[in-house]
Amino acid sequence: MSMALSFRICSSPLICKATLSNADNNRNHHHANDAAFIRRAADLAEMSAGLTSPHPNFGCVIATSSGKVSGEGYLYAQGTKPAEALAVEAAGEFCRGSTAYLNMEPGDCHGDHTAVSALVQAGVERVVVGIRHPLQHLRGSAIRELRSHGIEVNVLGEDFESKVLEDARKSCLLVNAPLIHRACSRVPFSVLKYAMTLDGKIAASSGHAAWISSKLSRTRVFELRGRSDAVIVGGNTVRQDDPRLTARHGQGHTPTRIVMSQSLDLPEKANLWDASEVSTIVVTQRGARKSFQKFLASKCVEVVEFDMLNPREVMEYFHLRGYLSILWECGGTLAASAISSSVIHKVVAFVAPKIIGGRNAPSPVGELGMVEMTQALNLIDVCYEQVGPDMLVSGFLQPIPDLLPVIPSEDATFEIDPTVNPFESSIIFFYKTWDLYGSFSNFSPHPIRMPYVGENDDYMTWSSVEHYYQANKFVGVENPMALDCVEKIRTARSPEEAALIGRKTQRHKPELVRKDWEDVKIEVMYMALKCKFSTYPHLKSMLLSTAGSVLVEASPHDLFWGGGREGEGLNYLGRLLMQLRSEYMGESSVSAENTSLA
Ligand SMILES: NC(=O)C1=CN([C@@H]2O[C@H](COP(=O)(O)OP(=O)(O)OC[C@H]3O[C@@H](n4cnc5c(N)ncnc54)[C@H](OP(=O)(O)O)[C@@H]3O)[C@@H](O)[C@H]2O)C=CC1
Ligand SMILES: Nc1c(N[C@@H]2O[C@H](COP(=O)(O)O)[C@@H](O)[C@H]2O)[nH]c(=O)[nH]c1=O
Repeated sequence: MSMALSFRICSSPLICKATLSNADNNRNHHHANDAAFIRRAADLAEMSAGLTSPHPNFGCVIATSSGKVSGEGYLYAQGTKPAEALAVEAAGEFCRGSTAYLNMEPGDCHGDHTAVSALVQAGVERVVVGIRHPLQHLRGSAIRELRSHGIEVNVLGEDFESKVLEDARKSCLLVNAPLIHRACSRVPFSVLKYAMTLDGKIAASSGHAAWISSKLSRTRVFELRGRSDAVIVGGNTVRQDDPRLTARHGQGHTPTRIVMSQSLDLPEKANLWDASEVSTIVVTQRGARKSFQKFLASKCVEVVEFDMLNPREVMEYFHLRGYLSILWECGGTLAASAISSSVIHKVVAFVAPKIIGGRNAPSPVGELGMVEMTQALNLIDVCYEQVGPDMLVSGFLQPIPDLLPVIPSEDATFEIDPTVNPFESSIIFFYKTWDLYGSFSNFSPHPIRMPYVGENDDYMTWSSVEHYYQANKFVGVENPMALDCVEKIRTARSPEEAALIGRKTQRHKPELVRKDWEDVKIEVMYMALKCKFSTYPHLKSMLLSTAGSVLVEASPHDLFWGGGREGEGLNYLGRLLMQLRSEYMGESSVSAENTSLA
């Protein structure tokens, strides 16, 4: 069940301002202040949209008791300092007795408590939270911890309500809509974007479409791409437009490009096959044009086959791969199919003051099978904005789920069913870094200092276990290209990038892979894991806390390191972690024995 994000109107009857008591006036004043600061926290969080994925967007404002802002901060990118720590640093001594405003409850998925500790140690007196963390395993823990330190914590919509606060809470839901969707559904948050003429065409009847919207509007599209994990088009748009689908506004990240094509009847020469800067994934029907699949692979374009190629299956697949937000830039054929499959959540339409006409000129949404206007889909929370000469109309086809009633807090879950303990399980699955036990993933942002295997003196920092593991595939090979590859992996901006370089090079240039790789890879991984868990004591404690449980890396694709979709994988990563855990447990029992003997 989800609830439309319509504003809740205060149930009290109209009260003449003159009759408000002092207490009412005071409360209204506080609410207005709280609302303004929470909105500011949401605005700050918004500043890094697209950069923090897969982590949420966090903003924090510290205000003194007289209502002055003394410090602000936002999570700049995944793995950087939390917003709360930055705001506390900026506010300095003004933190004591202040109120901290957070658009969202901090999520402590790596067990290091940095955000909460920063607020506690700085002497913050009160914390106002826009929304609780949407992920069940993180929901409520930071709030509980803050309260346990005697800090007053108010959550909008739970502790107090008013129109102005509801408005502020809504801005917090909007800024992290993709993560909220992740918490509630099995598909990523999807935005359908198109540019159309005033007479409702997305191209001339010839198919020519460059350009309908103005340059300013197209720059806005680059920004939209920069906030998305992937941009998707249909085969026809590739054939017709030869798009690049890159974010070219000079900042932010560049999304993966996805092409949906049943026939794979696609041109050999296309901008999307240049995967040197951004990767492209083609999703297709199982068995389609094998020769073309080979050709794409030679261009480093990944091909994923589906038994049933339809938008829902494709979105469920990308959800599993960790994608949070998708921008659909397809034509009307695929757009209609996506809307019919209920995978589109928001529509962003640029309307240009131009008329092109043409009976056969395509329109933004193809056949939906509706026959009466009463069947039309109504957008909610519609916004209108002029962008240069164009009008930008956006709105939601499906409301952002309101987590208040949908996902009970952990406390509430216990109240409903005291026998339910979400943390009790004999199998612990981990996969994505933001999930519970996500720190067990090789992609977790925990740098390690390790030498190349076989060379003991040359220690260097690797941004993650994945960086180290992938680089080791090419270590010791006497070929300058192998050395170059190691360096590229070592300096890759993210574990995902490191994995991409490592896997692609292994596939396309097998001569660069060290001869003993298959024999040593488990040892390489074990050494890296040992280094990671020994470097970070809270990770070691987290690993020890899983004693008695089977650890499984829930990767649906990796059948060697992961457990596979239905347990068919060998789960070597889970096994190595369990081995490490028993090694640590052995150590602690030996040291306990020694202490008792002493
Ligand atoms: N102004 C704008 O904002 C935009 C304009 N355009 C214009 O639109 C025109 C292309 O529109 P259109 O033909 O609708 O192109 P689409 O981008 O919708 O591509 C349709 C193709 O998508 C593939 N597809 C795969 N699975 C499905 C599915 N389940 N349902 C539907 N399609 C699927 C098929 O490719 P295959 O045939 O390979 O199997 C199908 O032919 C061009 O003229 C282009 O310039 C396009 C995008 C945006
Ligand atoms: N024609 C049209 C759009 N078309 C979309 O943009 C894609 C081209 O992107 P790129 O190659 O990166 O510039 C194209 O394939 C289609 O998806 N978009 C707009 O904002 N306005 C326009 O007028």
